[in-house]
Amino acid sequence: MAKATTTDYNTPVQHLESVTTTGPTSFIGTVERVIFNRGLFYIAAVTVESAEFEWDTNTITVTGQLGEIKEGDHYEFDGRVVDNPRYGLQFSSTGGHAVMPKNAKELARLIRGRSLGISRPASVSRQIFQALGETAVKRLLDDPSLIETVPDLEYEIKAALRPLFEQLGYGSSTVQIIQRLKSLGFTEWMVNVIFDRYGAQTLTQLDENPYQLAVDLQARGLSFNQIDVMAQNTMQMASDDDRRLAAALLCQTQSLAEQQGGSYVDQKQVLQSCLMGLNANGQAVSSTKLETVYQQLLTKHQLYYEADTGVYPATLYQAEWSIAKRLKALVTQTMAIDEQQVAPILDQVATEQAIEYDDIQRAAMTKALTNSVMLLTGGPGTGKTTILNGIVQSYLKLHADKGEANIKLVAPTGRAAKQINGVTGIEASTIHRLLGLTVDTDPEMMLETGDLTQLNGDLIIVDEMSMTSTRLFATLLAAVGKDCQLILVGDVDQLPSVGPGQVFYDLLNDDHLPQMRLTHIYRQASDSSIIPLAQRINTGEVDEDFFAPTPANKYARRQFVPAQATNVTTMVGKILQLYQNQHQQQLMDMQVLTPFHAGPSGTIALNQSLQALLNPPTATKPEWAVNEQQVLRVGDKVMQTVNDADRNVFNGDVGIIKTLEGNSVTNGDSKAKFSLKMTVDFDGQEVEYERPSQALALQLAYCMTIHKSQGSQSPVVVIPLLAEQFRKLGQRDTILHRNLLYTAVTRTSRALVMLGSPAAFVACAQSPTVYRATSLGERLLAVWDETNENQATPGQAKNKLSSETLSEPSRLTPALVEAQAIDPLIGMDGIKPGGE
Ligand SMILES: Nc1ncnc2c1ncn2[C@@H]1O[C@H](COP(=O)(O)OP(=O)(O)OP(=O)(O)O)[C@@H](O)[C@H]1O
Repeated sequence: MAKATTTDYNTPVQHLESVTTTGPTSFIGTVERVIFNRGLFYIAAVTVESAEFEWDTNTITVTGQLGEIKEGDHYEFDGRVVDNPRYGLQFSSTGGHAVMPKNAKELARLIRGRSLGISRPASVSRQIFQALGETAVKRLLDDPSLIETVPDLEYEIKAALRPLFEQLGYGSSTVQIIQRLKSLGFTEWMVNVIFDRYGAQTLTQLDENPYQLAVDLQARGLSFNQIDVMAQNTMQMASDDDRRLAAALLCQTQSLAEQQGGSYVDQKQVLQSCLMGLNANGQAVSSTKLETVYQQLLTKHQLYYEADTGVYPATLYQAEWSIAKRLKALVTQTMAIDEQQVAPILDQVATEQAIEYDDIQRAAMTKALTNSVMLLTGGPGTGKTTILNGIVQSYLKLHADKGEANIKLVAPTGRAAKQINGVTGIEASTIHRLLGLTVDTDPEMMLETGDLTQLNGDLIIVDEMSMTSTRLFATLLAAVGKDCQLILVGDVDQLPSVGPGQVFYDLLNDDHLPQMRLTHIYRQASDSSIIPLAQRINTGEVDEDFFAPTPANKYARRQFVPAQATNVTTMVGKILQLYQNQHQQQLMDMQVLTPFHAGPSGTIALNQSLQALLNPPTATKPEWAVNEQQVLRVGDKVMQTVNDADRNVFNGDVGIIKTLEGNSVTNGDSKAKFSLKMTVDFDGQEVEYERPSQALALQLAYCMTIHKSQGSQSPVVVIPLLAEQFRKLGQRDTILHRNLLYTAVTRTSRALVMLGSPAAFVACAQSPTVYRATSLGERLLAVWDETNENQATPGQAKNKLSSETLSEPSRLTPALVEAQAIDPLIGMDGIKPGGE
């Protein structure tokens, strides 16, 4: 073997021509250095000792899901030599296992390599083999406590060796787990998820009840059907096995609750849909058998049923109860600060902030500072953020001894957290981050294991509270100590959380919880017509005239342009181009919002057409074909779709691709390989993407769904809504309700263009918000009733924003817009690009 030393593992090595890629093969070597590790995946430099293929250097870079490997240990790796376009020839491993010492000499080498502080490894190894025989190592791996039986070994040596054998045994079992899961058809990613959940117990769990994997890991993307196919075909489980039926019921209840957004679902629907699914391939599970298993689940409290509501997944049932109980515990604590102390502080803060708070705003701030729990809601521009800041500044003065560290500002999204940080100057984070939940951490697991970061004596302010789901709020409250103060801020008329629940709405309906609704609108400049529009949408008091085509100057900040499915994409494009060319609006300041991903005005179609129009390909502009549907190129507006706290970029953050380098290579196995480096500018913060897998978190963002836009604003918002979306989908079961439109129109901070069919806008605004099937209101009532204090029923009617008559609209035709004869650029007078 020729010597060619290289320690820079990032620089490709020049190999002899005869060294090429191989088919399945293996080699034995010692791990010299772990270059990268995440979960079970490793990249390691390994010294080659004996190989079944020709290799010409001392070391080889091994990549793959290897279980746990240790520098200095001896392994046999299976896999193949591949030509990585960036790093050259490497060993892509399908698995590896530690080569265990077969004699005293090899054991001594292992002990020496581990730096255990054992001064005589050779004689210790000999003693072990003498005492335990030829199979000493195997026996010790099976039962590390056998080390205690080796005579004449000092206590310290035994204490150092026992964990070594425990860890070696664990390492080899990890390899077995990976191999077994792969043989059952799980992808590498699923192997990681499963191992992450069960660790060393994976195979035991799999053999005891494979269906439990679907129950536990449904939220992380493992479906009942995936497990069912494997269990029925590979593990030959009977189709009417109780474990199969139980998992089907648990998974189906959970997924119906997720789809419908409530905390309970209809019992009949659960049972019928389960039966259909269980018998989909000709199986013959009887309804009687299914009902028996269902009863067992109720008895074991894995599901709950209430006659006047329905079936609850246990997590949601328990989460609602736990929210009610913990809030009661918080509310009943006595506060050290009273109104007399607060009044002069508010005056001081008002002077410092140069603002005259109105009576309701002052009352809201006083309530927040003198109560342990306080809920603050209000429509756009009513001063929620201003009051939130006023509360923070007043709290700092009232509690000068505690300081900023005592205030925890949080929001359900990273983007919303950044915004409150900007206003208050105090660090803000996502709720997940505050609690120490990582992206992949299951909040329920954290509740079970008690791993949550505990909060004591803190002031916790949650902004954008309407986006917080039942489970996340229950998790937050589980971490909040009884001596904490909690302030929840949001606009209750916006869309509820993506996950099940409508926590903020339910809490505001409980009169026991101190709360305030801000109604006076401050942002309503004399020329603004967006807030009155939002108010009218909120009450449903709109008709077609209200959305009829309007001339440029009718309303200062909003405009309606008719469009149909056939021309909607062209029209949206032209409107953005007008804003871009005539008012120098940047891509970042214009946002198209739509209800759906699919269809002629869905995000997919619009993003493709807007990219072609606003950032077309050129010979010199680098681009990356992510897949057949999506190309990313320099200059594109993109959105991050996963949270990455380490790099301070969060799901929903929007930016512009600044640089993109890399090359596309087609390898022998005909799969395109790609090396990639990309920089995205997120509002002045540049984030690097160094691998295709990282960049897969990016999506085009010229257009996004209204749901995704929650918690952010843009100077120019364009909303297409077509009549076809109603005819096809039917009004009742869709998401096209007034809170969707209300959320969309309130995303603009300057100008709004609605386009499509007036009838569609009217239908949406007139479709009352469908409240979710939750029981949090009843749970709160029950916990208050328990002490017979102030019995109360949850209020049914929400406070309504006062409405305002809107003036008659008149005409703006597509032809005029297309001919650029009329400027639809409302709200741009005297405005420089980039903001207010
Ligand atoms: N008492 C007040 N006097 C004068 N201006 C005020 C007052 N309260 C709020 N404002 C102003 O009104 C505008 C809107 O306030 P703010 O941004 O706090 O409202 P918001 O409810 O958070 O709105 P949104 O939900 O749309 O973000 C801001 O420019 C703010 O400075």
